[in-house]
Amino acid sequence: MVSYTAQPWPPIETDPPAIHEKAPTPGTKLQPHYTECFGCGDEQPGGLRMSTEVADSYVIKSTFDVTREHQGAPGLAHGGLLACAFDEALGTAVGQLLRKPAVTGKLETDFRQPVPVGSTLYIHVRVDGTSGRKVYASASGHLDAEDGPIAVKARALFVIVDMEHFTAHGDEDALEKLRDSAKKAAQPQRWDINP
Ligand SMILES: CCCCC/C=C\C/C=C\C/C=C\C/C=C\CCCC(=O)SCCNC(=O)CCNC(=O)[C@H](O)C(C)(C)COP(=O)(O)OP(=O)(O)OC[C@H]1O[C@@H](n2cnc3c(N)ncnc32)[C@H](O)[C@@H]1OP(=O)(O)O
Repeated sequence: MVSYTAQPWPPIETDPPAIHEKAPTPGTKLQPHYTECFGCGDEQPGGLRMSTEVADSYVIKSTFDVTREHQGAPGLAHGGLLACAFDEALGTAVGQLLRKPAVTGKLETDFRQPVPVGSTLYIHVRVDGTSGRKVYASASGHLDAEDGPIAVKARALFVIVDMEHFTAHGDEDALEKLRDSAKKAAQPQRWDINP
């Protein structure tokens, strides 16, 4: 029998995640964290356009509608795009619940069933624990229903960074555009840099 999860998870001793006092509460439907994000942005042509809400017990639930644009084989989702969808869902959970900027350090996926074009993946994420700047989170992707069969599982390490990570490595024009739109926006919290 294949062992999918040979390593214990989290792989080291961790503290329970400290949910931020301003974290969105259960029932909240989240806005894209960045409108040009490939995962959740509504201004990114060809993006995954995932949507996310906070469920009970701080489980974060994202949905991903699989279309022909996401194919790897005829009528089947590309594994790399599925990994992207999980990166987005996991990162959103970490960022929204801890309200600290974090980047993916490691992302591990188990593809257990093919994911057909036309299906919806219901991705449930938990932030499992933290150790210093390291944050461990895991997710399961259910096919076509909240309680559908698990097609994909993922586990990830995120590393908390300071804002300089984005300003030092990002594109200055894109950052300027973001600052401008944040100033004009009715809901400036769409990219909150004051966790
Ligand atoms: C900004 C908003 C703030 C407010 C928040 C509020 C709302 C936000 C809402 C939503 C959230 C937003 C977005 C979420 C959506 C999508 C998420 C997508 C995320 C991504 O898609 S993001 C792109 C891909 N990502 C990268 O582009 C990272 C490139 N990379 C680096 O930038 C560095 O590599 C870095 C920073 C990772 C570490 O560098 P560093 O110098 O800062 O720190 P260092 O190396 O010391 O690592 C520290 C400790 O992590 C351990 N560690 C590190 N990496 C490891 C690995 N791979 N395996 C095992 N352990 C590892 C070390 O072993 C050490 O452990 P120890 O402390 O025990 O020694």
